[in-house]
Amino acid sequence: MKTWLKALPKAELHLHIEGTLEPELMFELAARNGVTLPYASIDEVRAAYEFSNLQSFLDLYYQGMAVLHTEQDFFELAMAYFDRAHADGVVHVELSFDPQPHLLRGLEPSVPFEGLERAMREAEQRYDISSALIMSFVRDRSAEEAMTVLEQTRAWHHRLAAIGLDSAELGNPPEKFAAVFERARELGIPRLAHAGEEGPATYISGAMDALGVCRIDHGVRCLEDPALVERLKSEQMPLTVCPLSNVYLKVVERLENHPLPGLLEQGLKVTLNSDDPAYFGGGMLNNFIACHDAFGWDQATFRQLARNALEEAFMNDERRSRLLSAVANC
Ligand code: HPA
Ligand SMILES: [Zn+2]
Repeated sequence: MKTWLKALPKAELHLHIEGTLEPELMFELAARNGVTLPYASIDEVRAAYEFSNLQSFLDLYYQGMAVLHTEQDFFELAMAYFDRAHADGVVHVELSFDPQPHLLRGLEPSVPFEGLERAMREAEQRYDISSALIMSFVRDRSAEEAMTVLEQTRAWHHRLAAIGLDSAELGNPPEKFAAVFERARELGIPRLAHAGEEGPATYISGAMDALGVCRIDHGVRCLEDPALVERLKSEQMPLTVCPLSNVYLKVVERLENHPLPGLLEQGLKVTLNSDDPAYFGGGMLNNFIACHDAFGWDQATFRQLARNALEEAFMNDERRSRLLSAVANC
């Protein structure tokens, strides 16, 4: 089954590129850029990856990404991820990045954009991996700052597949960003948001109503509201679920208790993703294998999950139909 899961053409729709930073590269970039890390060794960094909730992870995540200073750093970060994604049998990636922490550190917007885009072109040539870029706003910072960043990055909007909304969910409901997302809608940019990871089911309906999202990142708490489940089902709203992330951040105690089987039984449009693979126990293949081990799903279920992701991906239709055929024949 593991060999088959690896061969299954997989599209990853929920991935934070800063969350792919492995401790080895973190140390290398820290040395190159003269950044002092509060760890003596790579093992010490790994030992610190013990999270009690989303915030305890975010503290390390923002600290880690501070080693990224140049276009070349972003290029190397993304290429290291693409190397691993290719080895996992990933054929398409929608990578999100958080511009705010980088801009606040004094980087120009061109630094992440150009570095990531060079890696995306290289991955296409080297591995035939297609990709799309998502710019995510940090929801525990102000909506005014998000609006400023949206305007400040106008020169790159044509290269964005979508904007997103991430970081600390509780206390930062989607409605806080209604004006920013309305502006993105006027500019013709598709919208996504994290909702219902730690936050309640009302944040999921809020993201749909106030932000006009075409996809919900996580969404696992929707089962708390049967009317919302009906709505998600009738609209076939995609949920980009991240099983190992939910275990590492204590959204669920163990994968065996995860609501995934229930989400599928309800007929919801679920996809599997890795979220922050350097922090949460590995990439796409590890997530697929863990679900196989926890739920005993058969090939037909995994084919359905792979098909869901391809159907919802920002991808040209010719490639989509070719990859859908490859899934059917896998
Ligand atoms: O899992 C996450 N949740 C919210 N924000 C994030 N930013 C990076 N990873 C995450
Ligand atoms: Zn996420």
